[in-house]
Amino acid sequence: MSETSGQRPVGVIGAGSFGTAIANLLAYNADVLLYSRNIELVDTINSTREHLGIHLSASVQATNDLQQLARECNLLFPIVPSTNFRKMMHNLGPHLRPYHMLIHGTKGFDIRGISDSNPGGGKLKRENVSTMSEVIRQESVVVRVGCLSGPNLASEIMEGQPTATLIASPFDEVIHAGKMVLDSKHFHVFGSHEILGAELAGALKNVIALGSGILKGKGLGKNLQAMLITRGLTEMVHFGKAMGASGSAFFGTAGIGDLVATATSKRSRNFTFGFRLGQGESMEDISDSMPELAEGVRTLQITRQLADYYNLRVPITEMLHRVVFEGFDIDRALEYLMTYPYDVDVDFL
Ligand SMILES: NC(=O)c1ccc[n+]([C@@H]2O[C@H](COP(=O)([O-])OP(=O)(O)OC[C@H]3O[C@@H](n4cnc5c(N)ncnc54)[C@H](O)[C@@H]3O)[C@@H](O)[C@H]2O)c1
Ligand SMILES: O=P(O)(O)OC[C@H](O)CO
Repeated sequence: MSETSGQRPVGVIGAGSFGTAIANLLAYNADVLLYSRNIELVDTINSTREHLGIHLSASVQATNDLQQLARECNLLFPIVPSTNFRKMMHNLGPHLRPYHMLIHGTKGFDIRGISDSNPGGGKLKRENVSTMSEVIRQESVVVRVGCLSGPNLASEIMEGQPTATLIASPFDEVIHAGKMVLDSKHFHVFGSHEILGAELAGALKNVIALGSGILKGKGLGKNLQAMLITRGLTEMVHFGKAMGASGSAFFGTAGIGDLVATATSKRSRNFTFGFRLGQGESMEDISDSMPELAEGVRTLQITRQLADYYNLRVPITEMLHRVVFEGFDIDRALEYLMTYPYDVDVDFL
C-alpha cells in the first residue's frame, strides 16, 4: 500500500496508454482506482498486474464500476479520447457530486450540434466546439475542473523516464490536489490558472505534429522542421487568442514543451500518422492499421472550420487539411507554404 493509505484513492478513467501511465505515476503518492469499461481487462490487470507491457504498481486496483469510482474517489483523472469523452461523462455524471474534482488529460475537442463523423462538412461555430473541461461542466454538477497537459509521451513515462507537466485550473485547490498526488521525482508538476490556454495548446499541437511527421516522412531535415514548429506555434496562438485564451499558455510546458515533444517523436501517434502520409501511405491504410485514430486528424477537421469561423490566416492548417482530407499533393502544399507572403516574423505579441 502507498504512504497515503487511509486517504481516499485517486481515480483514473480510461486504461489506455496515458491513463495507465498516469495511474502508475499517481501510485507513488496514493492508492489508485483505474476504471476500464472492459471487464476482462479489469480482471487481467487485477490478477496479473501487467498491462500494455508494463508492471502496474500494487497500489493500482482496476475496476469496471463507475459508481464505485465516484463513491470512493473525490479526485478523478478522466483520460479517454475526445470522441468518447462526452459519452463517458454522460455515464459518470449521475454519480458525481459538487465535492468531486476532475482533472482531465485528454487533448482534443468535443463537437455537438453538428455531425461528429464529419465536423468539417458543416458550418462549424464556436458553440459547436467544447473543451473537455467545458464538457465536464455541461454533463455534471462538478465545478472544480482542471486540465493536465505537457510533454507526456506515455511510452516514455511508462519506461520510468522523468518529465514535467502542467495542471491548469481556475481553482487553487484543484492545482494543489493534483500536485499533491502527481508530483514526484519522476514527474514535475507546474500549476497555472490558464485552463483554456492549456486545453487549446494540448489539442492544437497534435495538428502541427502531423505536419512535422509529413516532413520527416518526405525525408526533409531539421531546418524545415524547426520552421514548421515555429510557424505552427504562431497558428496555435492565433487560434488560442481567437477562442479567448491568452497567449502565455502556448509558451510554457503545455505549449512549446508539448509541441516539441510531439512534433519530433516517432513515439507520437500524431507524428507517426504524418510520417506515414509523407512516406506515401494512404489515409485509409494508416487509419485502418492504427487502433485509435491520432487525435490531431480529427482536430484538423475542426480547426479548419474554426479558421473560417474566426477568419484566421492559418496557411499550415489549410495546407494540412488539403493534404490529409483532399488528396492534395504534399510537394505542392510545401511550395505553397514556401512562397506564402509571410511578412512579419513574430506577429502575436
Ligand atoms: N498516449 C500519450 O502519449 C498521451 C499523452 C498525453 C495525453 N494523451 C491524451 O490522452 C487521451 C487518451 O489517449 P491514450 O493514448 O490513453 O489513448 P488509448 O487509445 O491508448 O486509450 C484510450 C482508452 O480509453 C478507453 N475509453 C474510450 N472510451 C471510453 C469510455 N467511454 N469510457 C471509458 N473508457 C473509454 C479505451 O478503451 C482505451 O483504453 C487522448 O486525448 C490523448 O491525446 C495521450
Ligand atoms: O501523438 P500522441 O497522441 O501519441 O500523444 C502525444 C502526447 O500528447 C505527448 O504529450
